[in-house]
Amino acid sequence: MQNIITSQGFLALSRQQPEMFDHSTSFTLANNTRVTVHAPGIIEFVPSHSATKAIVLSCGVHGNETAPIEILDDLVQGLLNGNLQCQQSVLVLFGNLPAMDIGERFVEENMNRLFSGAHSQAPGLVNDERRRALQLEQHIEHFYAAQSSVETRIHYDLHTAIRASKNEKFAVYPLLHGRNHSRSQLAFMAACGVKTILLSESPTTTFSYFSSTAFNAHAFTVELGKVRPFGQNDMTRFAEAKAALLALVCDRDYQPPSISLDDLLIYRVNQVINKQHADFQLHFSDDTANFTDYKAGQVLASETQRQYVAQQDGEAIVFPNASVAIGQRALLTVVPTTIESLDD
Ligand SMILES: O=C(O)CCC(=O)N[C@@H](CCC(=O)O)C(=O)O
Ligand SMILES: [Zn+2]
Repeated sequence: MQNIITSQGFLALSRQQPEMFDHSTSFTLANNTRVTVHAPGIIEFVPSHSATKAIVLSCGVHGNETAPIEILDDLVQGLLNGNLQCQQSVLVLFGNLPAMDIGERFVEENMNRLFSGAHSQAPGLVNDERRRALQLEQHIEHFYAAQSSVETRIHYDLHTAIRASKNEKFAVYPLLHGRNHSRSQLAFMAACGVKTILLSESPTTTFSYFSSTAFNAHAFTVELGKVRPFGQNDMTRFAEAKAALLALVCDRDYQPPSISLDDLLIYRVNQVINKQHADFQLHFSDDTANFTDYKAGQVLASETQRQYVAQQDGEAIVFPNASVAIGQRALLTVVPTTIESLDD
């Protein structure tokens, strides 16, 4: 099994012959790393010595966000063939394999709205994305439980955005419910080239919010660039992020260069605008970039009997998408802010 996976590629086999991984299988590499393939697209690496970090790296929760998939595919292959050696425990999750195959965000349902139990909220409604969200949750739970002696739990859920962004790389910091924001995590984001941070102020059903809330993990949704088909990413734009992730996994004690908060652009989410009617429309063009800002009173979107306006000067748009399902988030607005409380 080890030889086939190493030669043919874990992600390629997961997509082409998922039945090969219907049952969990483990093996030990020449460098003593223990590898467990839990399921298609779900693989774990545990070093022989005790790790200080339990790191979950996920990608492809949206099947057409290919650059993070290519980054983690390379990382997994490097760990499997021994070119890289992990010093920390790592669980790598390739989220939505069928959506990757059709080059779409999802097949039936947006998986990144199905966590924290949302996968089971509509009784009777079962589909591949709901089953997979539950499976991903369960594997994270088992991984963190098995790595109970580590000091730090981490989950970076890697994405790319549908639109271009004025600030190309940015991360969503889920609501922490009173826990402090972490300076060392922000420094790690900066090392990845992610210097724009959005502070979410409400509970959500995203993957990063799940790990943050259920396991007190340092968790982020990380937007590394713009959606492009497999093979069409300019990987030089991801070099910093890839190098920082590799150092995090392969160094015994990776410390990102320290930062001043002045190096970062911090926004807080001001409005979460959910689509209520089929006629929801945005009042700016399809090529308007994320972080384009507006003056107070400017209409950003409208639908039956309702207009959504910028509430303050400088309010900027993020993730606009009029095609989402009714009830789902169609637009975020963000405003500049500062971080008051940092814990390290
Ligand atoms: O560009 C877009 O419109 C969407 C990019 C994307 O998938 N973003 C995530 C953000 C999740 C979060 O808010 O933490 C998503 O919409 O699921
Ligand atoms: Zn995404």
